Amino acid sequence: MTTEPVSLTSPSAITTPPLLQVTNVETDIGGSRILRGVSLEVRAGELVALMGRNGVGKTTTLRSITGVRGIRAGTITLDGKRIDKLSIDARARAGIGYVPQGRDIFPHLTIEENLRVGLVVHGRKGTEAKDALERVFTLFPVLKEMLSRKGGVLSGGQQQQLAIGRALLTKPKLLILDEPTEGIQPSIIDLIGDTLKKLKNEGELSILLVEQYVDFCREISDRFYAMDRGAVTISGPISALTDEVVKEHLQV
Ligand SMILES: Nc1ncnc2c1ncn2[C@@H]1O[C@H](COP(=O)(O)OP(=O)(O)OP(=O)(O)O)[C@@H](O)[C@H]1O
Repeated sequence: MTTEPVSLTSPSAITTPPLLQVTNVETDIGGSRILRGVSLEVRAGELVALMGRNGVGKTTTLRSITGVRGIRAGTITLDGKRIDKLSIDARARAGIGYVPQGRDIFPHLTIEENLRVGLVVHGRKGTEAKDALERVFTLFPVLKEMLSRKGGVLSGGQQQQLAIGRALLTKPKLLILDEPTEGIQPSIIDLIGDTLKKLKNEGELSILLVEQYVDFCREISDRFYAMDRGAVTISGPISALTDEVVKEHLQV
């Protein structure tokens, strides 16, 4: 039996068309149905948190959007165009930037080399590449200070800044992050939260993040979705993420 997800948003509040629209997506892993009809959207200029207990399908949802996992049913559109049959690279070129859980930094490449991987997506060179790099260094000065340091020797917080910087260099319209605060010290969590808010407020970027740290989501998000057993069970403006909702939908 499927139950209708609870929406705490009144339809009249929705004005801008969605940048990302995920509709009834089903994804299997090794013969098991992991996503059972996930629907969610991110509108232009929004920062949306996807929440839920361990193992409910949050990472699988992100991987289905980025193309790391193929879907068996449903549709995914970016800017109104279907992307669910495109390769990972084509989705990146279409405007999806991805910072996976665990960050996926190349440990044997330097910070500079790791960042240059991000520039390759659009073949950015010369002044354009230099300006884009300078912009990342303004957001995360530690990356400039440590340019020749190998990715593998960086702290978790430095790696997270590098992974976000690299994703920004792919010129995303939608930045997708999987648990950006995981294993990171509080001062760097604050820096990452402030940076995401700043990027969103500059108006060129929308953000979808999976996150278990409720206060971080309350601090930076506009809206939330909570999943359970492969589907969205409740969604609404972040102000509706009350302690009661957290207790019922997110706490173990
Ligand atoms: N490679 C895999 N092989 C088999 N099962 C998998 C694989 N990846 C995920 N799963 C299963 O799919 C389900 C959803 O996993 P997913 O990682 O999407 O959840 P999640 O909500 O992101 O959880 P977490 O917060 O623990 O990362 C889990 O039951 C998990 O065991």
